[in-house]
Amino acid sequence: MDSELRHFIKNARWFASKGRTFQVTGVRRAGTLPLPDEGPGVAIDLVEITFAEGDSELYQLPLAFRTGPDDRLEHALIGVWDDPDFGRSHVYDAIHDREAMSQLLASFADPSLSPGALAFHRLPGSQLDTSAISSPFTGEQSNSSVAFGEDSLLKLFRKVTPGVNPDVQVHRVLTEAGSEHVAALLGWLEVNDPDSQTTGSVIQLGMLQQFLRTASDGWELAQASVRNLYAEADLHAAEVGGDFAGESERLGEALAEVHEVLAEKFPVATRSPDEMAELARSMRARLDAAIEVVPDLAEHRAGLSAIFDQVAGFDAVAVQRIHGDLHLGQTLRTAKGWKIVDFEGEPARPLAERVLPDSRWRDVAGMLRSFDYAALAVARIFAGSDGTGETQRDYRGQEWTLRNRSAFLRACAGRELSDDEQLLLDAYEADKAVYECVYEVRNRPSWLPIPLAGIERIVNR
Ligand SMILES: Nc1ncnc2c1ncn2[C@@H]1O[C@H](COP(=O)(O)OP(=O)(O)O)[C@@H](O)[C@H]1O
Ligand SMILES: O=P(O)(O)O[C@H]1O[C@H](CO)[C@@H](O[C@H]2O[C@H](CO)[C@@H](O)[C@H](O)[C@H]2O)[C@H](O)[C@H]1O
Repeated sequence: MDSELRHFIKNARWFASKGRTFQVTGVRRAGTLPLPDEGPGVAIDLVEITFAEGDSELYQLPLAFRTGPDDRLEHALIGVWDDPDFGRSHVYDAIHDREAMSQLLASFADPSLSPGALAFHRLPGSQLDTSAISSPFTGEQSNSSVAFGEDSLLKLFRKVTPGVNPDVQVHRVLTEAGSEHVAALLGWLEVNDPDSQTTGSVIQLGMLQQFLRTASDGWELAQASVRNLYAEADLHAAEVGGDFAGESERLGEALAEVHEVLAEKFPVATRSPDEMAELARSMRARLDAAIEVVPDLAEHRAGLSAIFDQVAGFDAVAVQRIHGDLHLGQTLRTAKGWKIVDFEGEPARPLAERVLPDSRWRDVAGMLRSFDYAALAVARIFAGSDGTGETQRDYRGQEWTLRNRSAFLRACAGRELSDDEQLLLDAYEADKAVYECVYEVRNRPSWLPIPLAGIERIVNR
């Protein structure tokens, strides 16, 4: 069983530590769902893996146990083994098994159906259609999301950590505050860590939220706008039909509103000069670690360090709960306006760090980087296809980026930035671009030139 689990985890899109050697060192059962009259047995297992270097990670595996093979689920088979609860079984990744997912939805609809270790919670006021058919999302995801019909979406966290999950926590607070800019939280699933001696050591496993079925992904919309611009030979970004600046402005307003609510509902603080010096140190440390992974960054070490050093002496910088990993792919445009998703913070950071108060400028910087990415990602496609007119496209791409960055920044700041604010924003942007270099090398090496070009621009500003 361990070798099947190891193979499955190693090849999963959501496996956070790709390329590292590990063994399965523990499997603990978080809980089972009540056995139905028909359909598979369902359990949630927590699999501990330990790396050659000695550190470990914990992954959630929702499993469906069937007495024989099911052809429709061939792509989701993890292995065949003897299970203590279900006997000899064909074991499948449950997110692909409609009957298994339907059992999970039924438990959300009526938490009293599952009196075992798995605790299903619902926020008041929502109805669930338990006959809704599940469809798993595909694509680049850190977790696994499954839509139920047209109404709800279940996100099961894959790499889990004891304690409150920031995505559940922030969605709950924003939903209860009536924010228009998130998909409403409907419920969540948690378990008392079966391995913990401490009662109350909870692990949050998933969240059920409103499914924004007709929404368009902000990253796709921005790229479509850039494609339109490139298709019009002689027009400026402001003149083409697909101009995005109005959307960027509305996105800035949405972020400002979300930040306001987060500042009301979570603790706020002010960073002292010593804490700012610590921030500058941590940015330099992240750069040094990144140079080990991305040697191309070394030539910008001095330029980037100079930017980080500037924030060391700042006084009284306001910090609060923020999104932590904001980019266009975390935004959805609905008929009623922009929604922001995925409040888990940067997946590579330890959980304890991700929930600490930070400056709003970190989120703003993330989005500014994303405008740069959109223009350069589309330019890559053109450059690969014909190689002509690259200079002109580069110029116009930068024009698009500047126009949308300014529209977004104006709207979310609501005023001109002071010189110090601009320096702080530059430092956060540089820090994000350093993070992106490592992210790209690990996940999409051919995209590395995008954050590297961003860094070149930031240090030469
Ligand atoms: N409530 C929702 N309704 C519709 N689509 C959503 C919703 N929340 C997220 N998505 C889509 O699912 C994708 C993955 O969601 P995200 O929360 O970023 O998951 P992950 O943590 O796995 O990266 C997003 O890019 C977005 O397009
Ligand atoms: O969405 P995640 O929480 O998994 O975020 C990670 O993956 C993102 C890519 O999917 C990555 O974002 C980078 O690429 C985006 C385009 O694909 C771009 O819009 C972002 O600006 C850029 O940072 C993100 O950094 C990473 O944490």
